[in-house]
Amino acid sequence: TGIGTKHCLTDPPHALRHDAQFRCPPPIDESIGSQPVDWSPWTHQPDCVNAEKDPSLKYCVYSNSRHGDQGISIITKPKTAADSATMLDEEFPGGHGINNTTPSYAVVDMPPKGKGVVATRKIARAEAFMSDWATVVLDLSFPKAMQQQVGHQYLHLAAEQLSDPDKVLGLGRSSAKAVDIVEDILGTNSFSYTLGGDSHMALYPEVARINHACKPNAFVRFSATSFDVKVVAFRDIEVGEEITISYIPMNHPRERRQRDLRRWGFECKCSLCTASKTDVAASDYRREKIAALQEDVLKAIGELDGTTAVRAAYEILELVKLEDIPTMVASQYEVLARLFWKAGDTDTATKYAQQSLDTLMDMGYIDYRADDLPLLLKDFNSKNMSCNWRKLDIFLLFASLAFMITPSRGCSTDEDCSLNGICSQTKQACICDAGWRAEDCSELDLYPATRWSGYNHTNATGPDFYKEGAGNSSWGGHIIQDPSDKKLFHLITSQMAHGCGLAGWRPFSTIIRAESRTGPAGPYTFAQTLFSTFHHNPTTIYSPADGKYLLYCIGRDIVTPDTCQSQKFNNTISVSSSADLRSWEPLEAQLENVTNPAPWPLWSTQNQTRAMLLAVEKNNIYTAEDPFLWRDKRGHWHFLVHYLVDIDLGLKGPRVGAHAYARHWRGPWTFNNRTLAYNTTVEFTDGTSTVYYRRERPKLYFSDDGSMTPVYLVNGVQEFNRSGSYTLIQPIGTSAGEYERKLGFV
Ligand SMILES: C[S@@+](CC[C@H](N)C(=O)[O-])C[C@H]1O[C@@H](n2cnc3c(N)ncnc32)[C@H](O)[C@@H]1O
Repeated sequence: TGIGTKHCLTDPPHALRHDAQFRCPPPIDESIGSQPVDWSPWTHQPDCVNAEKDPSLKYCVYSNSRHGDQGISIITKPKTAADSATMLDEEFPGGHGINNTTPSYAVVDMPPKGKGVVATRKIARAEAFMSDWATVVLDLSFPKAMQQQVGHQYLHLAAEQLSDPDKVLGLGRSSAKAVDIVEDILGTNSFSYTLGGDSHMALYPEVARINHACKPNAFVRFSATSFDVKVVAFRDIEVGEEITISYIPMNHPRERRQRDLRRWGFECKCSLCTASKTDVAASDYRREKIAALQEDVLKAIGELDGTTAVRAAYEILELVKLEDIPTMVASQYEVLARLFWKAGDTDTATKYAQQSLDTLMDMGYIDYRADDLPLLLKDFNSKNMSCNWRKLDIFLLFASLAFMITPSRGCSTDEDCSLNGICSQTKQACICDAGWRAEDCSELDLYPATRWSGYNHTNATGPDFYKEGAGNSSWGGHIIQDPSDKKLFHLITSQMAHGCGLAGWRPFSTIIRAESRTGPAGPYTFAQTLFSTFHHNPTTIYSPADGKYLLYCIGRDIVTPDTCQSQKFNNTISVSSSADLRSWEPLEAQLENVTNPAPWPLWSTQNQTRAMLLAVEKNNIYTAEDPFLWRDKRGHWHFLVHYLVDIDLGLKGPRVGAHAYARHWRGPWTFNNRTLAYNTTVEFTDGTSTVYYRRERPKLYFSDDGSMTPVYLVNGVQEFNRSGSYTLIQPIGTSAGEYERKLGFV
């Protein structure tokens, strides 16, 4: 049984037209017969009413009180009822396969959500543990077509004709303003449902007790050929755990989800909606990105640009995996399969089609059927998505024209992946390390920053200020975790004294220490001046050989002028050390007439040397300044720099962040001027973004798990038409949220 043998809802697929014995029943209405045999398969005479505004439109109540556990009543048009009549004799394709020997769940009180469902035994991933039947089905055009009172009368008749009306009438309600109880119950508990091609709503009384979560542990598996559903576990569910499903599409950002859920009269407090600000922002960012990329795929298909479509589709696949939306993983494999099919690469298409099926089977979304793969591939050739394959809602309607996929630039060595990833020989594409993205892994995977995090004291005014308007300007800095208090973070940064702003950096810059107890991204507050005017450009690094922190900077002690002004003198790089970040040894001069020190220890477990590698800015070899140097987990070397192409072009920004890399610090170095590491646009978690006038002094904060994953990017930034500047900290990838969660900053 199943879709392969009977199908009245739409035209039968070509392959099935030989099924000549099968006929759909003719429409029946209130004018036909007076005995149950005349109304078969319905047990009650249809009660019909013409639509208020369009007398040619007729709706009837169709009931079969023997269907399922409590009967079914459908309010719909006679043609739709005729089409769906065969669904009454059908069972869930493949059967329910529900293990009823030990009950798997119970309905319990669950304040403040009303009732809810909990697991009473362990439920395995992909297990179907509940089955239910549609009990009231309502054509969505009915309420609009009817006078309210008449509409309510038919809703009550539908409920009364069930074998157990109380099972429906006792369900939860959510609207304080509801005029009618049945209408409120349907509004609170129904799923949207397509019957005969028209939008309906369907009520499943048992499933209706399951509450919502945005990252649910179960889903409802519908059948296209019967009124049954089953509820299947997305993952293992433990005894006592609440069983949840999602009432809304699972790929929307939080605000949209909250808005959609208000229809059910509650504010969602599930774990995804109440996660830390950074996690919510990261999740929203991925979801918005998925939506934007879906648009890109559609646009690229419209423009017959297969390369862009495939690239965007791959990116979506990575994002839905990261965001853990299993249904979308399956549909994304199918999207890729369809794209490759259109491009004539049937081998790759078949591989992805199989992966899509495997993912669906793995989740319990479909049962195994040997003819699935050929049916799905056949569906790829059809102009419209046909109904002969058991699919999810795929968001794409594919253009029927063939289009070409041009080979991507690909990679042949890890250098092609900027040494920030590896070149996969099978895929001939880069697999980027966490924190990096783009075809050549040279772009930081930046996530939205939080406004007023980092160190932003540009709104400060002090009695000692010579000038108002620039606040306590600062200019980039280093994040350091306190050695004895893991939840305390220090930022060692340059701060301009007396409110003199960035323009007065020389001679007003001081080196200060600020503290954050709210995580590495801050916000930081001033704690201590480490070196007074004039000291600038601190880079602070832990030296394992010394067992101390080393602070490299430029500057000299001067008498602070008493008006804001700019002064010029040669720079000297000096170094100081500290065990606790609070008390520092006097600075010792290292190098004359150079600036921007970038140290990194050459120490490793095999070679426990005290030697430091010190990069400086001297000749602008790469049209760049502000180097930040590091060695990665593979022992390769990298720089992040302020790319001066903007200044060369007589502009500030937007192309400000560049990356250079080498296998050995002696070189040869490759300066990547193709893909930017970052630019001057910063997205914020409040949904706004800022295009900065200047964004310089890059520094990275890395994970402490040995993987050298970049977790935060620190920059000195200045907005357009402002004399103040501040230190911006932007999270990178999912690692920032994970790092904060591990430390208990939720
Ligand atoms: C389909 S019913 C779920 C079962 C319902 N709790 C009951 O008592 O019958 C939907 C209603 O449950 C409540 N609900 C479901 N999920 C919830 C959640 N995540 N947070 C708060 N209330 C929720 C809301 O009142 C919503 O209108």
